[in-house]
Amino acid sequence: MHLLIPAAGSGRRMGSSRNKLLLDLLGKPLIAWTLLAAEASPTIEQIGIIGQAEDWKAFDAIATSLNLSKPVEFIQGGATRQESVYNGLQSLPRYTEHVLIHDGARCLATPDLFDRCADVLISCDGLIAAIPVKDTIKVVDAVGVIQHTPERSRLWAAQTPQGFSVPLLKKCHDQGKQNGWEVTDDAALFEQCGLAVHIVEGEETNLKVTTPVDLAIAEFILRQRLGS
Ligand SMILES: Nc1ccn([C@@H]2O[C@H](COP(=O)(O)OP(=O)(O)OP(=O)(O)O)[C@@H](O)[C@H]2O)c(=O)n1
Ligand SMILES: C[C@](O)(CO)[C@H](O)COP(=O)(O)O
Repeated sequence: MHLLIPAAGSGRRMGSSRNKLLLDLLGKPLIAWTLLAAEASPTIEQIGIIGQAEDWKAFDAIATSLNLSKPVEFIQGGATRQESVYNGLQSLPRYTEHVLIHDGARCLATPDLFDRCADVLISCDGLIAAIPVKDTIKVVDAVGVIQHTPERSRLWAAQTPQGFSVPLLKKCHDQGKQNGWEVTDDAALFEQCGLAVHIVEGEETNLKVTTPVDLAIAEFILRQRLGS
């Protein structure tokens, strides 16, 4: 199974002056933890890191220092996550059937989650890891007044990995480009094209490191995991 790792962001919400995936998390750059999980997942065979050219040298040094046994390729990132994944899809070998896409910023995903997603992808065209929402969610209008409260039992928080049939996802990305759709994940393109996306139970600890608080929580989770 091919794994594409979008890693070309800027870390604006982290308030970081450089790509947040290069920030230190318990003695390693954040993206190193993502790569170690991919390395430990028996179903992942090839890894594509989608990054900005200015970060390639640093990513290459990290991948080398981890002694990864799996081939790693670097792919030029785009201005948005959507563009970065588009570029990643173009880089896949011609007849690749399925792909898993996993945010570099979700550095606590376990190898087991990759494997469970890869297993389910054998029998469907689209899936995402997701967890049931714990909060009560409000839909609010432009002036801050609540419009309605969706039924929580039907709400799931999207995570990655997200997995797809490559030919279908490429078509959805093309359609998204043509129609100017702007989305924050690949499942949204699949949905807008009327294709089914299945849920795979994700992990509460599989947070996306977005803000400084997330970084502190990630460190806490990792310490617990490593017993340090
Ligand atoms: N042009 C972009 C933007 C984001 N990403 C990647 O998509 C994932 C999720 O994005 P996010 O957490 O929003 O990362 P940033 O864009 O770095 O953060 P921010 O939005 O706060 O700037 C990250 O692994 C990020 O590197 C990407 O590959 N290409
Ligand atoms: C793909 C994603 O991680 C699912 O939660 C998310 O949509 C990425 O986009 P964001 O804008 O960085 O939240």
